[in-house]
Amino acid sequence: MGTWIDISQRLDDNVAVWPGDTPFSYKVNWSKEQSGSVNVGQIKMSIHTGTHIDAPFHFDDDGKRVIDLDLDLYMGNARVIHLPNKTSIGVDELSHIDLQGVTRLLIRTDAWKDRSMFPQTIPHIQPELAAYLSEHGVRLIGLDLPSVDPLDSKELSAHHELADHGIHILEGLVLDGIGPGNYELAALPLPLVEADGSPVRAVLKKSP
Ligand SMILES: Nc1ccccc1C(=O)C[C@H](N)C(=O)O
Ligand SMILES: [Zn+2]
Ligand SMILES: [Zn+2]
Repeated sequence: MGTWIDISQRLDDNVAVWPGDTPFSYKVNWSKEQSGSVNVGQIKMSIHTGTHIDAPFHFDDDGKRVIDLDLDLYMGNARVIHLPNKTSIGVDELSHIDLQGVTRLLIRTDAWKDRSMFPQTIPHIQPELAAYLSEHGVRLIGLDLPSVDPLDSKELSAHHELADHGIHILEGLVLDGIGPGNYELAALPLPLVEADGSPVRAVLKKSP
């Protein structure tokens, strides 16, 4: 036991929220005393808080909703790579890495140091990387960052290019202390029918 490593952000009042977005809250909405039998909780949060996946509908009005996403994307073999101290991540930054057989690529940047505060700047994904990754068979990209685009981006070019190349997005991972290598990943979205994304509990297990 204990072989699965939690790579998810904890969800409580301290979780960092995109500036201006819905604060996270959990409360017991119907107490045991009131109901006579049980505590019944309620959560209120932005879908883009903590560890979550983006559905294409997040950035494309005609894009897929969460319920339409293939679950295989979010379970199976994953490669963790380290790319610290970068201002952006493109083909040059990945050229030394053999992506043979990698369908799920998780990038540890270590750029989001204090996770209780929303970062000021992040290394972004260069949109051109999408074509390169898809040529190598990558279908899911995951990052220890709140976005794949610069935080002030309105165009969201990396989000769009990734989606156009069939690559799905997992954001807000906690990859502190995770060594580079091959793992099994599970990060399943909730069966939200209309949603633009979903919180996930992301876990890794080292592959033999
Ligand atoms: N929550 C927001 C509120 C306003 C503007 C952007 C966001 C985002 O979440 C974008 C981010 N690239 C994301 O996919 O999670
Ligand atoms: Zn998001
Ligand atoms: Zn996003």
